[in-house]
Amino acid sequence: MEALKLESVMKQYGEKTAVNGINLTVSKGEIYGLLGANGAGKTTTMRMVLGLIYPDGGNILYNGKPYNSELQQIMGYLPEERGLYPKVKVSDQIVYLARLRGMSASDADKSLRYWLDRFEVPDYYNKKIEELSKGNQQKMGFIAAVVHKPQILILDEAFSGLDPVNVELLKDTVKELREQGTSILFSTHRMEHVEELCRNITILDRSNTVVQGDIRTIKNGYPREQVLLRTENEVTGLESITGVTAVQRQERGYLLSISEIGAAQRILQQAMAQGEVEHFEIKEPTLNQIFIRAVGESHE
Ligand SMILES: Nc1ncnc2c1ncn2[C@@H]1O[C@H](COP(=O)(O)OP(=O)(O)OP(=O)(O)O)[C@@H](O)[C@H]1O
Repeated sequence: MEALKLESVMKQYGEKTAVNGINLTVSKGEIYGLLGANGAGKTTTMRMVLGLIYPDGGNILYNGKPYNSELQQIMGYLPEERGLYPKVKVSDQIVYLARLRGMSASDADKSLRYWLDRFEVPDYYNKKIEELSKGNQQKMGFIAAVVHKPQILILDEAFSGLDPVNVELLKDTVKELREQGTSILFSTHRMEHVEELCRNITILDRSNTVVQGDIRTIKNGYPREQVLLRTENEVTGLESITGVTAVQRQERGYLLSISEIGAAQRILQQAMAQGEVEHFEIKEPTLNQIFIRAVGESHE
């Protein structure tokens, strides 16, 4: 089922096109990665989905229907910049936001307490936002986005400013929400988070879609250009194998760049002729490499 569908959505700021005809579909219970260089149009896209700004063209459909103000109750948003008031108590602020989104005061309070316990910070209930560290403010922003149990959740750089333990905690939470059927539009510059969480992605560059689809298929469309060879012994002559363009010595072996896939077998043969090979792998491109290549190429 399509929880969220964008069809040729456009946004102009004067002469400047911020989003140029984006199409994408987020299914129920899916985390969808919206990626792009700075200024590519991610936040603008998210703000249009939230109904905070209006598209200049195209359609946005929520469970198959166009926007109406009641949708605010089923949407949650963690903005990139902190959205909470520094001087207001966590409980007052988050309960208020949940009530705006249609929850009763007692349900809102119960939900807030659940999340504070979940994040092991029940004592933040009575704290002002400004009394918390940057990372903990981010966690309170996350709670504000999910307290009312939204069906559609928009996360803009949700893990920024968090230490590795808290990143894991929030990642697990996001996965749980997906399992419960929440549809999540997820923006980040951290490609390893995308690899772990998302099945489908769109990469934007200067308002245009430059890569789109499921990560597996996207990766299969790129050539495999690196070979990892683990061996205890020295292997000579790797540089002169046809198709090998670079050889990097590593702690326990070599990382080789190749210009054609046939070079991989020649590397393996060469290594095995000289000793034992512990591990041999033709590496698929990382999302980071794909991102850099896609965004880089579209700048040329
Ligand atoms: N209110 C506005 N008025 C004029 N131009 C704007 C406005 N908001 C965004 N833009 C422009 O639209 C383009 C897209 O911006 P947007 O904030 O959506 O990018 P982004 O992909 O979220 O970037 P980042 O990764 O840096 O957060 C940028 O060129 C930006 O300068």
